[in-house]
Amino acid sequence: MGSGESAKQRVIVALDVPDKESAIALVDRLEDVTFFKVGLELFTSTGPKILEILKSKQKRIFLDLKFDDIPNTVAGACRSAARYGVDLLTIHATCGREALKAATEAAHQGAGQVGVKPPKLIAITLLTSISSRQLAFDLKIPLELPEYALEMALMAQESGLDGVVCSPQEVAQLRQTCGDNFLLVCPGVRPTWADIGDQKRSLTPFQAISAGADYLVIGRPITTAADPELAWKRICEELSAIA
Ligand SMILES: O=C(O)c1cc(=O)[nH]c(=O)n1[C@@H]1O[C@H](COP(=O)(O)O)[C@@H](O)[C@H]1O
Repeated sequence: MGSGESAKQRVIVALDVPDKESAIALVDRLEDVTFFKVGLELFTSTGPKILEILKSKQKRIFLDLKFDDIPNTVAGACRSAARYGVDLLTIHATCGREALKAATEAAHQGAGQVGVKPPKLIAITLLTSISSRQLAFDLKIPLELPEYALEMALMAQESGLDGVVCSPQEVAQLRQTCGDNFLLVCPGVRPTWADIGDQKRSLTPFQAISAGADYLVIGRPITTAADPELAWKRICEELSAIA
């Protein structure tokens, strides 16, 4: 996965929409997109039905449910989610080492039980909507933000996860420390022409891939654009200089 693929295969479009019909309309409009993310909003609305629909259209799936619970519970959730045969699955690094290990084992078990490929399990290091100031003052974490993100990534790597979700601003440091075989997935990506919204640690698509991201997750700059296909094409053009 990742760097061997063409630029446009490395952009995952976040389907943050309220229902199945809106999701299908976007998927059908964005016919060149190969990889979609189903997150909390859409999955809570549709359940696994949307995953079957995406599979029937030969799309790759990032199931972003951001599990965050005690080891037994996240393991159970990962075992169940892995049976869907998705490509990527998320858990929060803040679950801790024991939970991350249990989740990894359970994801393999779940996939094995139904004979599908296990998902790449990736941990959220620190949400891209959190600033250094919020980390210090709201979350009371007494570390510099890049150091905190790195610690979360190292814990995920030591626990056997396949990679992490990180902001583009930390991806170069994580790539250097975690090596080429650790999957680095970056949301919080903004082309210069798009609104930043609630994202706090952003870079452009070109900058994020150049810094070492395997995949970019991009939602609103495409999905809420007046012309989503055009927005997608502009992002692909920006990236075409790289791959
Ligand atoms: O796990 C994620 O995908 C994720 C982690 C994170 O730290 N920040 C983040 O924005 N995301 C997701 O990435 C997508 C970003 O969407 P836009 O901000 O609309 O491009 C959303 O679906 C978020 O849920």
